[in-house]
This record gives sequence, C-alpha cells and structure tokens, in this order.
Amino acid sequence: MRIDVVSIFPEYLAPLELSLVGKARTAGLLDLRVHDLRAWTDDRHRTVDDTPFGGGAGMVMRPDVWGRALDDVLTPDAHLLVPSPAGTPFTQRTAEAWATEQHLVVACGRYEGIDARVVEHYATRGRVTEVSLGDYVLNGGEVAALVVVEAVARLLPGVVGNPESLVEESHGAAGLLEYPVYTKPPSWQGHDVPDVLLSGHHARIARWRRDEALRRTAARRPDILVALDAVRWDRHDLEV
Ligand SMILES: N#Cc1c(-c2ccc3ccn(Cc4cccnc4)c3c2)n[nH]c1N
Repeated sequence: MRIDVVSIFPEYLAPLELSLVGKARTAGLLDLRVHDLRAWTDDRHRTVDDTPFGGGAGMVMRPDVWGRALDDVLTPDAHLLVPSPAGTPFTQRTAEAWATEQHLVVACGRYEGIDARVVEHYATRGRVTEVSLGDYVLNGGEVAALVVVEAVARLLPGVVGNPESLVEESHGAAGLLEYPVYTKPPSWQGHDVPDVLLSGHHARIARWRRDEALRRTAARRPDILVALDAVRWDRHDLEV
C-alpha cells in the first residue's frame, strides 16, 4: 500500500518513522510519502492561503496550490482523504475498508480549511472522503493523518506480529470494548489479578473475558451494544 500525506507541517508526520509504522515502511509493507505543500507554491513568500470570500475570521487554503500538489501526487486508483471537522466519522470499520486500498492520499488542511472547490473538483475524477476524528476541534488535519495512517497500517498483512490480537481489540471483529489485561506480579499495591486468569482453565478465562468486555461496553459505550443487534447477552449476567 502507498500512502501520501501533504501538509504545510511535514515534520508533524515524523512519528510515523517510529515503531510499527516505521517497521512496516522498512519491511516494504507500506510506501509512506510525506510532502510539503509549499513545494507547489508559485510566489517568493510560498503563500498557501488567502482571505475568505464572504468575509469572516481566519484564512482559507488556496485551491490552485492544492490543485498542483494533488495533480502530482494522485494516481488513478487513489482515494483522496480530506480530514475535516465536518467529515464523516473515522471508525475501525473505516480503517478496515481503507486497509484494502492500493493508494491513499491525505490532504492536511490548516487555517479555516481548504477551498471547497478542491474536494468538488477531485470528486469528479475519483474517490474523495472528508473524514473526521470526532466531535472536537483541532487546528489542522495532521493529527487525523497520524491516526488514519497508524490505524490502517497496523491492519496490513504482516505488520502486526500476531493477527489474532486484532480480533479481540476494542472495536475489533466482535465490536465490543476489550477486556482488562494483567501481567506479573500477581499482587501489586494490594490489588490482585482475578483468580480465574491464574486458573489455567481456558474456557472459564474465555468466558470471563467475554463477560468483562460486555460489562465494560454496557457501562461505557451502551451505544455500541444497541448497534450490535447480533450480540446476544443476558442483562442478569451484567448486573448493570
Ligand atoms: N479530522 C478532523 C478534525 C478537525 C480538523 C481537520 C482539518 C482541519 C483543517 C483546518 N482545521 C481547523 C478548523 C477548525 C474549525 C473549523 N474549520 C477548520 C481543521 C480541523 N477538527 N476536528 C476534527 N475531528
């Protein structure tokens, strides 16, 4: 998979050289390219923004600069992603879908956003998705680019050592929040690891983990349970 990220702060994406994503790049599983939008400016001040038509506070990113950049970076099968507070929510399901793509291009806006005609134009030439991390306001699209790249890259075959671990994660295949995890020592600061986890009884451990995942999901994210109409659970077991 190839992922291109275009930003006026390319150094914001430096953390993607570390850890799992860094290893995926070294192993040739991910071709990640980060570009400085200012490379496509046409003036000595390397201007990327201008005042908004219709007035209002802040500045808007110019369509011509973005157009030159995206014309260079996009390929025929690319999916253009534009982080935005007005975008559709990015979820694990989104990450799973995008992990099957050949080429993702992330256009990181700043200021008050990118001139709307950029999305309008490239939607006539290929797939474009305005995507949001959640209902809060960031200063630009770079954090979303970090999140999308990591969430997608870790799903690529060969990136995560044990693919089975992807199934039991929060929001994984079962859709529930993940159960609590423990390691040595068996007792710490007066807090003991649940006995069942020390029992070696795999069926009981699996049941305990399932119950804990359900309990956590019911307590913290009842919306997920409502959405998971396939999940059959007994309210009495949850005592919630
Ligand atoms: N994904 C995502 C986002 C963003 C986000 C993404 C891109 C840009 C480009 C500029 N801003 C600042 C800005 C602030 C207010 C209005 N319009 C724009 C961005 C915020 N905010 N919150 C999210 N979940």
